[in-house]
Amino acid sequence: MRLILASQSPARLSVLRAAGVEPVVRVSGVDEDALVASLGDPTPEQTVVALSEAKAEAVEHDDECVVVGCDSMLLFEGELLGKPGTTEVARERWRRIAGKSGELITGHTVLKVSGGVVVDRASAAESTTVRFGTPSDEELEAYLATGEPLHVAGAFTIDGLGGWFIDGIDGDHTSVIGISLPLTRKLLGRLGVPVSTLW
Ligand SMILES: Nc1nc2c(ncn2[C@H]2C[C@H](O)[C@@H](COP(=O)(O)OP(=O)(O)OP(=O)(O)O)O2)c(=O)[nH]1
Repeated sequence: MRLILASQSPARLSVLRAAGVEPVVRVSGVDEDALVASLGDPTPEQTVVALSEAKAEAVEHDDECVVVGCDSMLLFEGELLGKPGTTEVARERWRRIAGKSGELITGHTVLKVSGGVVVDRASAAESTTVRFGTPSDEELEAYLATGEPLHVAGAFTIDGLGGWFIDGIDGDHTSVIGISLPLTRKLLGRLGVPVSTLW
């Protein structure tokens, strides 16, 4: 069964490849800010699930395939945080999170396509507690200078340079990276697609 990954994320691609899947990558280009603004007053989980649904729906589907869309954000002190985008925002973000914990929430949507139409779908969010370390000012500036924290949800990675500053997690690490393998397996199972048909 062909899997279409509706994401430009190199992290999601690498998680799937390490798990034996060579997805077809199609970038959705969804305007995430506009979609979130249209949602009214959603919960954090509803927000990331809605974004994952929009991404999966937006990409071109093959006649017979499954499509996976994801969206990750950091829930910290009641605020849902995405990618910082700038060094200043990433620095401020780290000044807030250092030494504390947050929830990295990833929304997942899987579509089953047959005969060129979506015949079934399943969505869910996965939440993982992330315990942040306390980088020194010198370490933080050096990390910011790499650019990595600017382009990832929550301004950190657990499998990259950010790993030095993550004291631990409680939950699924693949979900933090960007796509939960166990949750995706369960969603595919609901659609009657064993993961073993993907590799
Ligand atoms: N390698 C790595 N990447 C992470 C980690 N935490 C978050 N990220 C990345 C995964 C996603 O690429 C990004 C979250 O942003 P989004 O969910 O909006 O996805 P993105 O805009 O990258 O691509 P997409 O919207 O799916 O086309 O942050 C981590 O611990 N490790």
